Amino acid sequence: MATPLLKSGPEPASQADEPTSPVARFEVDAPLAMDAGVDLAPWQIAYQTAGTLNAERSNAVLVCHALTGDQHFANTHPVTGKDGWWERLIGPGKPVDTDRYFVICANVVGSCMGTTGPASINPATGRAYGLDFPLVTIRDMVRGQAMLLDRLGIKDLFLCIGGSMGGMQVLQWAASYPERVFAAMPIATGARHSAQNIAFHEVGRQAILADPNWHGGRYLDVGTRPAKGLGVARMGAHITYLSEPALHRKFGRRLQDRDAPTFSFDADFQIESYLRHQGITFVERFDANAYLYLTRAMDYFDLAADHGGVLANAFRDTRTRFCIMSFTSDWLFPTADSRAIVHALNAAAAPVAFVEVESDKGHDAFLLDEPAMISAAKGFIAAAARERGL
Ligand SMILES: CC(=O)SCCNC(=O)CCNC(=O)[C@H](O)C(C)(C)COP(=O)(O)OP(=O)(O)OC[C@H]1O[C@@H](n2cnc3c(N)ncnc32)[C@H](O)[C@@H]1OP(=O)(O)O
Ligand SMILES: N[C@@H](CCO)C(=O)O
Repeated sequence: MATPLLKSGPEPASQADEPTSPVARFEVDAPLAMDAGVDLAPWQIAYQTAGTLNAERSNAVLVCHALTGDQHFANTHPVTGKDGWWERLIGPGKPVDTDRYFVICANVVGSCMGTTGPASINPATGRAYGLDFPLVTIRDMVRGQAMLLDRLGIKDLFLCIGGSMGGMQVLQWAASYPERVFAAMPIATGARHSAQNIAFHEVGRQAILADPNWHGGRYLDVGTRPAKGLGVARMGAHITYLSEPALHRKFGRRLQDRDAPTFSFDADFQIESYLRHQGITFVERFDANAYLYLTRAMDYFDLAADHGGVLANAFRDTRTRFCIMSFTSDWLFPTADSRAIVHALNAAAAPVAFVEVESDKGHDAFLLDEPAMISAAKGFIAAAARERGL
């Protein structure tokens, strides 16, 4: 028997006739104690749910989104009009089956889709926080999600799942709240951000900081936006989400709408036109300061460093069963990063499966149609559900 769920914010009339409920948000009563030493208050968290919580409250799934993702995992995005970003994996009859599980996804703290972040109003000044917002960590994001689950009356999760920065949150969940995670599936991620990844983030941030419209982070006060800087940051980052074979397959050296080069700096090549498009469309949906903060949160993530330099120590108390997944062409979070997590889990005597998916799609393969990812996720989740008696 399903029980209705207590929610604040705009509520669906009935979850039964809504495959995915509208976004809800709640103003959290308690401050968010952040690693930067700041108690963030007031603050709010925006989230989306799908499915129904069972009477035992044992079928909750937390989906953790990636760097520029949000809570719109299974519904049309309000800004882009695109399908939910994980509809391939989540929905009725899908591996994360919304006919069986109650699925929650919350916009992370520091982002810009309804949860408090640098574009939110600072009550102390009446203006957007800008750079007065405290630095955010992956652990802060997870702490905020735990407060949301407390509010929803969910003591423990059946499954915690996410890719990239979402995978970092999954690992942090297992480390911070071992008793609250039954099964975990971190995908295309690492237990720490590599020097190369920090380097790419730094280039993107410098593009934003160098944009005269950034105004020291106060662009909202003066009614401008550092669109050029943010667009360039996304163009550079987007290359890291793909792979050389995928770029060759999709674009090769083909020219864009012309038969010969123009001998100018116009977008002669399809790949240039494509990247410009990715930069422009990103700016329409994302806040530049939020991009600075969230890339920094990923840079600071180092689970071993938080546990005496030994990654296995992060999982010593775990009762969670894990499925770690990587993609062969992911050069941002290569398989070696996943293997290091598997080895740490082995050392911590944790049950762990390891799946390396053959794919030429690069890091963002986890967002795309990868049948081997879908079937492995389906199998792992079904086995965990059996163990859980779901
Ligand atoms: C996990 C989360 O939380 S979600 C994360 C946030 N979301 C994202 O990062 C999604 C954005 N990323 C993408 O779209 C990535 O490109 C991918 C890799 C995931 C998508 O891959 P694909 O589905 O293969 O799409 P593809 O990379 O070909 O891009 C398609 C877009 O490029 C455009 N495009 C393709 N070729 C060209 C070209 N030559 N010139 C200009 N534009 C082009 C298409 O028109 C399409 O535009 P639209 O997205 O505005 O409709
Ligand atoms: N492309 C995804 C994953 C990046 O890690 C995003 O922008 O969030």
